[in-house]
Amino acid sequence: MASGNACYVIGDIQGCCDQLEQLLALISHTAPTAKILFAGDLVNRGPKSLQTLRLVKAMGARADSVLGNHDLHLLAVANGLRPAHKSDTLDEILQAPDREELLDWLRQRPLALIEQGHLLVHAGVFPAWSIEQTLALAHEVEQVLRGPDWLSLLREMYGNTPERWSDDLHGSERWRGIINALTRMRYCSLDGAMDFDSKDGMAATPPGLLPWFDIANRNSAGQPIIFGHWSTLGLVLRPDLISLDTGCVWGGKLTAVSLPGRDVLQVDCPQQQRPGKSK
Ligand SMILES: Nc1ncnc2c1ncn2[C@@H]1O[C@H](COP(=O)(O)OP(=O)(O)OP(=O)(O)OP(=O)(O)OC[C@H]2O[C@@H](n3cnc4c(N)ncnc43)[C@H](O)[C@@H]2O)[C@@H](O)[C@H]1O
Repeated sequence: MASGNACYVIGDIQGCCDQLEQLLALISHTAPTAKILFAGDLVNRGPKSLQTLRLVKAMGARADSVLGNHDLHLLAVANGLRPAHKSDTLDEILQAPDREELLDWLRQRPLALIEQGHLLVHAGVFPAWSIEQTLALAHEVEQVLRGPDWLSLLREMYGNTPERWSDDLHGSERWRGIINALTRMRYCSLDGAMDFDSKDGMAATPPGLLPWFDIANRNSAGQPIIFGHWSTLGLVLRPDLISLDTGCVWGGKLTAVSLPGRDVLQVDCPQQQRPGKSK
């Protein structure tokens, strides 16, 4: 039986609802009342995004998810602000009778949260940011997403600039910098500029770049951060870092890690997308 504050954090599902159900069944065996947190990218590229959204939303107060880049992309596509990509598998959601409830629920999700001393974000934390600043900046964007300017934010969030953080950024540049760090970043230049071209794992780190979490003097260093997004990085368990995207949609695994114990539960996933064919 789970203790009162048992929690499992689950990596990127991307519409692989059957594997999510299998993983939740495994969790129920050992911790039937555990809180469930998701590292974002609930939807897209996999076969059952609609069922995934319905399932996670129906978990109510027992569960929460941070927003991932694919979740934000769904909100933009659903509002006619962006065309769908060839590889998107969002149509079922867009045509669902309950789409507005589901999208509204998704739009209210946080971009960062703290659980048992761990910061949870979808992708990363700008090297210049402390944990406190990360939460405050995530909250700035969450407030916009929940307020009257949310469509402007979604319209203007696409693009790779600014590469570097400055506290002086304002307006859509500021929103984009925050969103890109929290939901898309993998590598940074040694002086802390985000790179969006490199998606391979650490064995193929390009010259002049480092994973964001290995940048020297990172202001959040030493405080545990959990993230997904980086499927080619795979499962990383370090005292200060838990990386949870184990490539479910690419034929890898769906992973859950418990807090505070860090027990790992995994489910094998059939391949839904072929690497390199993602646009
Ligand atoms: N502000 C913003 N600006 C721009 N876009 C925004 C945005 N906000 C939201 N978006 C949206 O974000 C979405 C994704 O953009 P993309 O640019 O298409 O996504 P990605 O980096 O491939 O990210 P993904 O999240 O799928 O990462 P993963 O590690 O699984 O996969 C990464 C790569 O690893 C490869 N890969 C996976 N498994 C592999 C394996 N086993 N072997 C080799 N390669 C593998 C795959 O081919 C894949 O390309 C788009 O819909 C875009 O519109």
